[in-house]
Amino acid sequence: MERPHRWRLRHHPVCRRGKKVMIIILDGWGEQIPDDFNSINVAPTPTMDALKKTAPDRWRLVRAHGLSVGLPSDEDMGNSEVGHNALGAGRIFTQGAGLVDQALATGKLYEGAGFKYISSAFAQNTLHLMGLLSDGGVHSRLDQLLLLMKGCAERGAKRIRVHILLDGRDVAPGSAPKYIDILEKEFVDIRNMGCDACIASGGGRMAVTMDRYENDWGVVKIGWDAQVRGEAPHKFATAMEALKNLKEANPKLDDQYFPPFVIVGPDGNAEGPILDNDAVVSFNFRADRMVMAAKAFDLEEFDKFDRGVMPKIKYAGMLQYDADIELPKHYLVTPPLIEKTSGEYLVHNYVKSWACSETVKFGHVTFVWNGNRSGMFSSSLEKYVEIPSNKGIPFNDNPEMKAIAIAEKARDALLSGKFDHVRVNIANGDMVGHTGDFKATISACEAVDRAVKIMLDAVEEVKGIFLITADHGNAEDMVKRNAKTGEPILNSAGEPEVLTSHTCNPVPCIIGGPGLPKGVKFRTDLPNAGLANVAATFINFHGFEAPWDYEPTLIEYKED
Ligand SMILES: O=C(O)[C@H](O)COP(=O)(O)O
Ligand SMILES: [Mn+2]
Ligand SMILES: [Mn+2]
Repeated sequence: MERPHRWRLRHHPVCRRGKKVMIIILDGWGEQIPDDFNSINVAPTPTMDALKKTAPDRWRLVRAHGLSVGLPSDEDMGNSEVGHNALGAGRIFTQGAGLVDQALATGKLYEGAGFKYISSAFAQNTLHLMGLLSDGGVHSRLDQLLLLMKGCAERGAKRIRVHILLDGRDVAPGSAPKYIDILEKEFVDIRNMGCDACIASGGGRMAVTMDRYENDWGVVKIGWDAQVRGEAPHKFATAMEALKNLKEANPKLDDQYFPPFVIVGPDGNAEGPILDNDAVVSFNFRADRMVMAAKAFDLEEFDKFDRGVMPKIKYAGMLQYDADIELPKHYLVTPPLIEKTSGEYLVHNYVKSWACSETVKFGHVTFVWNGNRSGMFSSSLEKYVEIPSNKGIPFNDNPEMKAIAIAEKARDALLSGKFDHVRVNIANGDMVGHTGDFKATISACEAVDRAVKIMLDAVEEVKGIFLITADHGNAEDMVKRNAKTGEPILNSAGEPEVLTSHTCNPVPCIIGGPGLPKGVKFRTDLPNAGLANVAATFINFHGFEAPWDYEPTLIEYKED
C-alpha cells in the first residue's frame, strides 16, 4: 500500500534544528592512487589532506558512477547531470541514456507523438540529426544515433543529413576519425535501404553549438550558421578531409575545439542546409548543453542572435530538455521524472537555502540539483547566485576560475546568518581536468583547496556543519591506464596518453564542523553507498529524519 505523502519531516533524534550547514560539491574530484598523474595528489592541498586524516569516522568514499547514479552499467563513468540529480534527489533514477536504450530496444520510440511529428517530413523532405558524435555516454551515444538512423530509414526517411559535433572530452582526444568512420560505414547500409545519407556539417563541441547556461551564445550561433544556413569559414568534401586539413593547419587543435565546417558537393553547394518543412532532431539525451540550441530551433520568439530567415521546421529533442518550460515541445523519449527533491523538502520545512556556482556549473547546483527543474521552489526561502565565468579564455589559461569568488560569497552568505543551507559547486577540478593540461589541473586543485579553506573557516565561525563531496572523478586521473595493472598507457612517443574525460573512481564524502553533534560518525554498514545517500545525510544535519523513500543516511550516532 502506498504511504500518504507528507512534506513535513520528523525531527532527528540527535541533530538539532537551526544549525548552519555548508554543502561543498567539488566538481570532478575523485579518489585514485596517489601517483604522479593524479593532479590532486601532486597539488598542494593542505586543507583536503587534513580532512582525510579523519577517516573512517568523518571521511569516506562514495560511488559516483554506473548503476549508483542510474546509468546503464558500471562501465559508465559518472557525470555532472546524473551526479547532481542523485545528490539533490536522494534517490537513483534511470537516466536519459538508459531510457533511450529502452525506447529503442522496445521500439516505443517509434510509437510516440514525437516520432510521428518528425516522420511526417520523411517522404518529401530531409531529416537532420544533430548532436555529439562519440560513445562517451554522457550527452549522447553513437550506437543510439546509428539505431535511430536505421529506424528512421526503415520507416520511410528518404534523405538524412547528420550534423556532427566532435567530442574528445568524454572520450580520447583525437578519437573523432574513429567515430566518423563508423558513421560513414553505416551510411552505406542506409543508402542500400534507399535513403540518401551523409554528414552535412561539423565542429568541436566546445566551439560549436554545445555551450551551456548561456555562457556564450556565439557558440550556438556559429553552429546555427553551419547547420541551418550551410555557412562556415571552412568547406570540405568530406568530414575526414575536414579533420585532416584543419589538423594540418593547426596540429595542436583538439577535437573539442575544432572550428565549424560545412560539407559541400562537387558544385560547391552545402550538402545539407536546413530548409522549410525539414525535420530536425538533436540526438543528445542530456539537456544542459542542448538547451540553448533547442531554444534557437524551437522558440518562435528568440532574440539571442539573428537566426536570419527562420525555416519552418519540425524540431524534436531526443528527450525533452526542460519539462517546466516544455523545451522542446516535441521529443522522442520522455525524460526521468525526478520529484520530491531535497530542495523542495527543505522549503517545506522552512530551511532557508542559498546556492551558488559560476556560470559553467550554475545550473548543476540549482536546476539539476532540483531534479531538472527551472526556477526556485520558494523565492522567500531560497536564493541562487551565479558568478559569471570567464569568457573566451581556455580554462587551462586561468585554472583558478572563480573558485575564490564563489568561496567568498558562500562565506558571506553563511556569516550573514540569513541562510541555514549554503551550497556551492566549485568547478575547477572538472573544467580544467577536461583540457587534459596536467600543470593547469594541478593549479586548479590548489585553488579548490584554498576555496575550501575559506568556506570551512566560515563554518567554524558560525559553529556549523559541513559536508564536502564531488559529483564524479576527473582531476585525480590525467592518463589512460591499463585496466589490469593500473599503469599509464604510453603512446608511440613513449608518453602517457592524456585522459580528458571523467573517471569511474569513487569520490570522497567528508563531514565535520563544530556543529556536528559529538558521537555522530559515518556508519560502517553501507560500504557501497553512493551519491544518492548524501541527501539523507545533510537533511539529518538540518535536524530532520530523511523522507522514508530516500537512500539511507551515511551517519549514525554512537555515544563514546
Ligand atoms: O559537458 C561536459 O563538459 C562533459 O561532457 C561532462 O562534464 P560534466 O558532466 O562535469 O558537465
Ligand atoms: Mn561534474
Ligand atoms: Mn565534466
